[in-house]
Amino acid sequence: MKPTVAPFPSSRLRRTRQSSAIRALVRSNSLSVDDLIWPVFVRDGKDTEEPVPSMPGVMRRSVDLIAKAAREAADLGIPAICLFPYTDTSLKTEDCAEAWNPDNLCNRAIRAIKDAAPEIAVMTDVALDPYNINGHDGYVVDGEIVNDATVEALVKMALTQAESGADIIGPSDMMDGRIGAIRKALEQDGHHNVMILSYAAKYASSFYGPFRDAVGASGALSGDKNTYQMDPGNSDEAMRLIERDLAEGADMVMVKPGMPYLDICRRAKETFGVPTFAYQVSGEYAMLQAAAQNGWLDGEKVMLESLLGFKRAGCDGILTYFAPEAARLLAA
Ligand SMILES: NCc1[nH]cc(CCC(=O)O)c1CC(=O)O
Repeated sequence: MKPTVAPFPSSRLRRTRQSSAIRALVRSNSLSVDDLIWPVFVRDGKDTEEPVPSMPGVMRRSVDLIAKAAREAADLGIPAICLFPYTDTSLKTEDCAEAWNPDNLCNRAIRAIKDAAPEIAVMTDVALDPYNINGHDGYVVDGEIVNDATVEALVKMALTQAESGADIIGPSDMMDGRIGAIRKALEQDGHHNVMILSYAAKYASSFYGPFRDAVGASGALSGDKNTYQMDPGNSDEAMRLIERDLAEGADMVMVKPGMPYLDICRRAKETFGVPTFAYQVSGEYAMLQAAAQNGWLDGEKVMLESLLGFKRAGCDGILTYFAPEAARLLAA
């Protein structure tokens, strides 16, 4: 669409910016609590929480406190919460068997949240990195991250999450064929309504650093994730990945990270028109918080502005560590 602009002074584009009421009237995009998914970190213990040093304001919480946090999030109107386990090193192995233990941290947290806050949707992460002795999302055989054997493990992992009550399965591993394999297994086991939000366009990004600290994977990770996560220079490839994941049965798709990849969000939404999400990742959160803590930026304002940017780029929602704070500000 080509904008029509009458010659000055017939057209004065400042007319529609003259007051807060008029600006509200003509505003095209807005942010609401309905747009938020809150990622949280789960640890073992009881009544225990500890701060994540590289993510000021973010906690690792024991299962009982995760349930309490989910209750608070539901009361704020946040529609979904996403679980990431901080797994004890003693449970990390080469075969990653803890990933499909029905009583692992993530699965216990799903059940506790379903008890405490049945109305909030629970999303899970499907990837082997929290359970892998070498920190990779897939099995490593002779230095190679092997695809097909990893997919079999991911299917087992996704099934125990669905059995524990997860509403949305979030494969973040970037293996080929995992969406189709997980969808088939979910259907076979009667989980017809379990949704898949595919991390379809996930880039090999340096913005994940603080997250890897938060889940205790930084020390374990050997090498990089460049043979499975996407090259940051590519855009057409993101469209192929999204199309492929939709064809395999994904209900919703994600672009990750968020702020440096808004062009991909816009292109994905325009190309496919499906529910599209962005993940404002740990490094994006950390940089905004760090600048705010130094007094260099107005923390609340840049938070809301950054989240609105995702809506303008075409996203239906955002995974953000700011979710509870944003929800409180939006309600005020
Ligand atoms: N499967 C791992 C996973 N799931 C979500 C994130 C990153 C989230 C963030 O940085 O906030 C990562 C990190 C990675 O791929 O190394």
